[in-house]
Amino acid sequence: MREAREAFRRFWPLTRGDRRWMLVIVACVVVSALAETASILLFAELTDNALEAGSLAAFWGPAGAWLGVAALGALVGYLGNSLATWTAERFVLRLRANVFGHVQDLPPHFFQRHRRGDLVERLTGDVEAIEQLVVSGVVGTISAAFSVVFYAAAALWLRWDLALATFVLAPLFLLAARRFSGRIKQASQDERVADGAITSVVEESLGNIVLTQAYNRRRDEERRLDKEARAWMRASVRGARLSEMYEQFVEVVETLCVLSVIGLGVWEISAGRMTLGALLAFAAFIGYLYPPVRNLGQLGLTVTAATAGAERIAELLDAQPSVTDPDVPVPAWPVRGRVSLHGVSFRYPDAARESLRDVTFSVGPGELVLVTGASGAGKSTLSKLLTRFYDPDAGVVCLDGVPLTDVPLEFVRENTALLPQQTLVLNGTIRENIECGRPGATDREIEQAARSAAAHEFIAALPDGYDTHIAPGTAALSGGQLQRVAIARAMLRAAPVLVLDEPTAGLDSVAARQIVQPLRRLMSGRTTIMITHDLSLAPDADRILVVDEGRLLDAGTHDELMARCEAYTRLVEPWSEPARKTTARKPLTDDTLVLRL
Ligand SMILES: Nc1ncnc2c1ncn2[C@@H]1O[C@H](COP(=O)(O)OP(=O)(O)OP(=O)(O)O)[C@@H](O)[C@H]1O
Repeated sequence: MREAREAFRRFWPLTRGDRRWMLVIVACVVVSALAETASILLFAELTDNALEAGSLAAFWGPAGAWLGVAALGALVGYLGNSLATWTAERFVLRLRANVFGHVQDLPPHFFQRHRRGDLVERLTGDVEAIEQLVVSGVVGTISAAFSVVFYAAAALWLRWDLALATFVLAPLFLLAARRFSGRIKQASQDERVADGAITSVVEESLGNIVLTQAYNRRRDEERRLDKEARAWMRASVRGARLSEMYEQFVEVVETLCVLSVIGLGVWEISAGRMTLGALLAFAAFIGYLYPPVRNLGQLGLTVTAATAGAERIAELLDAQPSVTDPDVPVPAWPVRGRVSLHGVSFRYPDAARESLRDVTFSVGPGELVLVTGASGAGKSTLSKLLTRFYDPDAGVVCLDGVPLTDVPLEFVRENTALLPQQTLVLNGTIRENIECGRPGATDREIEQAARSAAAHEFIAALPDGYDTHIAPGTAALSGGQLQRVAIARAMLRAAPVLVLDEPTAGLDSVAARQIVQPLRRLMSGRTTIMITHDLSLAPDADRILVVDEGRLLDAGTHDELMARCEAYTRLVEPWSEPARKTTARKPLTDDTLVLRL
């Protein structure tokens, strides 16, 4: 119960704005319970005065009142239930937006360490479970408590001695709920984890369908799903069995209560101390009393199950973004594009060693700098620091001499366009995919960007042109075409600094050739830091940085490095033979560049 209290305290603030509606719902429930109490008393009156006496004259008055009370109860019940659903859904809406917003700010390593399916499950199933803890839980508890008080008071008022005799059994419900709650929570937790695992397996499997089919992995994937599905089935059946056991136990206790009431009633009537109407009303109150008592017990179980979901959401909310905006940011200025790093060291959270160590360099406005090095040297890590996905542990990264930590994150991202290794596609039209570079851009500007990116021709040739719908993983465009859409997006962004992470990786020579010219247009006039293994652009670069095991080994022009840096000559080797031949004969063209690829 301590966990439930903690979870409740954590999520209760999100009901702000809806609490008055929760009060209205409780008021509706109270009026409903009052209407129900009144109808039972009217029923007793009808039994004793109209039914037993066989008097029609005594019928009309209580019958009319009963009808009025029933109509009021129906209206209030409708209002209360509609309002309860609305309030509950609003809470879910708010909580999901809150958690989703938080998750969007989390650093890349968080997503590498959590399976996507599990995150999806947390943002869907678990979010809804918390609603049962906070909104339905509170409303349900207050309503049930009010109902118990009303019906118990009415039963006591009718016959306090009989009522007390039947109340003796009530603690049995609570005792049973207590006994079952721990095991139900465990089952519910296992079910949620298995739910997440199933979503993960399905998602990973569909995302990897080519690998699955090409390597005949179908049976392995099916086995993987089967394993998780069985875990889910076990947890689900265990949970359902426990709930059912509880339900049936409660049924038996209830029957015991009803029989006690009837037995006591028969005794009282035979002794002439009670009328039949009073006994029926009394039995009805006891009958009405048990569902809310049972609900209170059931609510305990629902709350414990919801706590399992709440703990999983709390874990998400406790994960911290790796970067935050400064309290007092430096005001925005027209960025020229000087990028500099001073003594930068960085270690990924929980990593054994540093991925960058004491790196210092500076890139002037409009310069093209290539960053190269062996696999795992720290090149992509550098791009993550330049675009402020992480802050360095030591040293500083500056834009126009101002530390990135002193400006709002949005300002950094507005002025630094990233063209990552994998082409990022949004679910939307090609137009929307390009426009996201600068929201609000006109159709003319979008087309202009596409022309500069050499994408206009193939887009215009599509049946729906710029309105062609594309989505991550399902786009009917080639890798090179998608890369050109991404270049058009970066063109539109018009950021003074450009960070390219292996822009030709994964493309064949023809596709790579098609993006060389657009890339050149994109880079012209912008500070460009290109991370690449492909050194065909090396002679064009103003400077090349050679990174090795997180350190900046050397920096210079292609010719300087060829003359003095052995590591660089080794990196250039794969390209050098055709390169020497072609540059000796004619100046660099797009085609020669790609031949060297
Ligand atoms: N999320 C992470 N957590 C821990 N270590 C990481 C993480 N990402 C990268 N690393 C480590 O940091 C080092 C540098 O990685 P990085 O991705 O920057 O290399 P790279 O030079 O870009 O390699 P490649 O050319 O293969 O893409 C590697 O040793 C890698 O194992």
